[in-house]
Amino acid sequence: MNHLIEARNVSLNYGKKTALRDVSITVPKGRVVGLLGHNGAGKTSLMKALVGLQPVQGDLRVLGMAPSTQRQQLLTDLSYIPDVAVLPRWACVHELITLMGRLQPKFSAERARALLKRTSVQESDKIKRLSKGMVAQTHLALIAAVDARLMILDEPTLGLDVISRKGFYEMLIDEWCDGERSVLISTHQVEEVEALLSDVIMLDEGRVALAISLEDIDRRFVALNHDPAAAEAMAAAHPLLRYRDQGRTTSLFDGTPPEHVTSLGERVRPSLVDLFMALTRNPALNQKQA
Ligand SMILES: Nc1ncnc2c1ncn2[C@@H]1O[C@H](COP(=O)(O)OP(=O)(O)OP(=O)(O)O)[C@@H](O)[C@H]1O
Repeated sequence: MNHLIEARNVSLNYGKKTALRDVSITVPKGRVVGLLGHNGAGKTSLMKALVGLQPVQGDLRVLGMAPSTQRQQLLTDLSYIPDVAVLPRWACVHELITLMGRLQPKFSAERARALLKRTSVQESDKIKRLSKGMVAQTHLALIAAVDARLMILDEPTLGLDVISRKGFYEMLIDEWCDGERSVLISTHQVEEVEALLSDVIMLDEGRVALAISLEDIDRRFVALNHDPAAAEAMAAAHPLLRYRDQGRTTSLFDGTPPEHVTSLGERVRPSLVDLFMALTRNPALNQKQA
């Protein structure tokens, strides 16, 4: 098996509503993959399909297995945090450690305790008395204590403040990512996760708008920062997007523009946010324009 996730022409419908259309992606081992998309783009649907909670059309393999028919087997090697808080509010942290030990053969209670030491959560704490950030860290400590190969996180830091989000991602990267395991994270906080990611998948209305490594972004996309005087020549070369950046304009191209255009600007690194804006449609804006 070459890839931890392999999807070929995967589509998912809820009745007449199409949530995923012909999605083809691969995730090799040792990657930190961001799944980006506007509200309703299909991120949760894709993650549910990957963990076998939604049947799909097309060819989908996760850790070499078919998620919908081999779910139990798959879940011994795959960890998943869904987009809704699911830790039981009545339980104490140490009860959850015991429970996880019974449910998940690859769970290490010792490791969970070590991970919790990174946080301010005590084993005697009841979930209902923890802040949202502490619940998220507890959840991650429990999940990261499973010796799995793939972790799927659906908006894991939703509702957390910036310090809690930072703590969450630090624990994930320091304690779980080891160059062999991969993690797929959906988020709207594009700027914040950019430095963590090795790859990005952008969904737009159920379709893959871009699936690329961060290194390949630099190779493929060219952003030129230029004076207003160069605007006309830039526009004639059909950039994907033009945006204002520190008082100047940047034109973003898919591929290298012609030499006479390249020489009019200074090459800068396009941010993920810029690419995201260029390649995905914002439903709110579309409605306004319609
Ligand atoms: N159970 C469902 N029944 C019918 N339609 C659904 C269901 N779940 C999701 N959808 C629709 O499928 C599309 C994709 O939804 P999904 O939740 O996967 O998007 P998302 O990218 O995770 O959005 P968000 O960022 O808002 O969480 C949306 O149009 C949504 O309305």
